[in-house]
Amino acid sequence: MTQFIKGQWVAGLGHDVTSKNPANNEVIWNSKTATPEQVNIAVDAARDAQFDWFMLGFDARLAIVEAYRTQLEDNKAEIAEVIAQETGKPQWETATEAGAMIGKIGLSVAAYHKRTGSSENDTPAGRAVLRHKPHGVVAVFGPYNFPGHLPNGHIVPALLAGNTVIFKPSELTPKVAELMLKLWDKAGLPAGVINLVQGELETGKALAAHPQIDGLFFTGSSRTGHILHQQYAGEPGKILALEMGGNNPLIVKGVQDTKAAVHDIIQSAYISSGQRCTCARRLYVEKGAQGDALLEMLANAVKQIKVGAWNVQPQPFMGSMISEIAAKGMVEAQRNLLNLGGESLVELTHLEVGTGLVSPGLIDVTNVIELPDEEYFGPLLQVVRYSDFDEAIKLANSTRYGLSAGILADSREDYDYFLARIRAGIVNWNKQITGASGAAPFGGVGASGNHRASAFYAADYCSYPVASVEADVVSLPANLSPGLSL
Ligand SMILES: NC(=O)C1=CN([C@@H]2O[C@H](COP(=O)(O)OP(=O)(O)OC[C@H]3O[C@@H](n4cnc5c(N)ncnc54)[C@H](O)[C@@H]3O)[C@@H](O)[C@H]2O)C=CC1
Ligand SMILES: O=C(O)CCC(=O)N[C@@H](CCC(=O)O)C(=O)O
Repeated sequence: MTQFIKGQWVAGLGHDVTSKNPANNEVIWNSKTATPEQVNIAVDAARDAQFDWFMLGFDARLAIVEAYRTQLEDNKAEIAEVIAQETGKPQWETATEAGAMIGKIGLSVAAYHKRTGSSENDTPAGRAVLRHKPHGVVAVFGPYNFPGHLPNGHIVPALLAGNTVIFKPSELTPKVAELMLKLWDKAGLPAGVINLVQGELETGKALAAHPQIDGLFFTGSSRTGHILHQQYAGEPGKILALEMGGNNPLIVKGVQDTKAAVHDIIQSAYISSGQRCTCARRLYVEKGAQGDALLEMLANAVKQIKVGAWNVQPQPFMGSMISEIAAKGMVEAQRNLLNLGGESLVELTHLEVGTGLVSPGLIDVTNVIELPDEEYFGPLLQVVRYSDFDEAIKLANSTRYGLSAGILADSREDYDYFLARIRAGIVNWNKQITGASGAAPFGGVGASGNHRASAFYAADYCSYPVASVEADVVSLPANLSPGLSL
């Protein structure tokens, strides 16, 4: 029983699917997908439940969301373990993901009030009241890299605002989604308020195309996000929030502490085995002796990064990638860059057949004439040597994406110059470019998003404003408009 529809666990009626631990290929979950007919039932259930959920009022909804937080706290170790098993991420990292899921509740409550609260003002024309209302029934699509935290970042604010939800997780992480729904169920959410449909493309397409959906909140690849954007063309009444990938640049300029710079580069490029949308993909290093020294130290440090299964001790820095297919994709990406004229500084290798384990790679692509503007979603950092700062910024901006960007530079002036010119939704100075705060908006420009930033601003796309002018009784104005007599 792996679909959660109308408050009941039911079996999928589609085809068989499995989820495997990518570090050893062991099957950890199997089931059948939800059919389009089951998606219809889930959407109907969400529709039936929506008005009553909204009418419960914020405080009653909050009480249930807080009960969910208690469930998350009580089951934190299990959540971290299941995420680790299913994604291959090391336990230290999945513990932080479970922690972020818990932290999301308080942040979403604060954001609800700050971004979408209500207000009243007396004006000569009457009492001006601002309120926010939920869109209605929304679909949430999640990615595999943060299978708990990122869908949670749509679901919690959506429910707080009074929407009901149909959640379609990544087909690579169904077990995490199932656990999340069990916790919502235990928290006492009324039937139909959240529904889970598991499956692949067929399930996703049926949900995204459903005419009874009022909105779709998506975190995933730019390719899928673009398909959804086209699908929603001509549907201005539906809210579409797209959080997509990036091809993120990091510039190094005039840094005294080379070791600290190397640390920030590694945390930016290789955390989560490079499977974060915010990861640095392109590193710009000044030509000359200082740049040479930095690259030498970086290459040595990259070679020493510990890679291993999620549960080995001592814990590795990098776990497995999500699948063997993803690992082979990174080997292929590296081969393409080498064919285009790249020079390997540290080779990325597939460590074990049948698994997603790869070693981190570093490649100098300075001599590649046309660097593909692709998001290689794994631990492969491309290095470009530059001669002057303007050139570095121009190259950094040579992307259709615009998610995150950073500069490591001891000069505030350099940072200000960079900040004014770089085009990205997250711009950091002397800090890694991964690990964004949920207390800030999170989203990118260009092919990285559609200007519906998530995290603290998720509240914005979960409701619409209703402006009212109100008076307690009908009354004549002091002065009638010219030409009127009553
Ligand atoms: N900007 C952001 O906040 C973040 C973006 N990402 C991006 O996500 C990607 C990795 O996640 P993936 O799971 O591979 O993304 P994906 O795009 O393959 O899948 C995301 C979701 O969309 C569904 N889906 C795929 N094709 C569909 C279609 N045609 N119609 C309807 N649903 C469809 C999938 O089943 C899954 O639930 C990377 O590109 C990464 O940069 C990941 C995390 C955060
Ligand atoms: O949504 C939030 O609370 C903040 C966004 C966030 O956690 N971002 C992470 C993960 C992004 C990704 O999936 O790649 C980050 O910035 O590293």
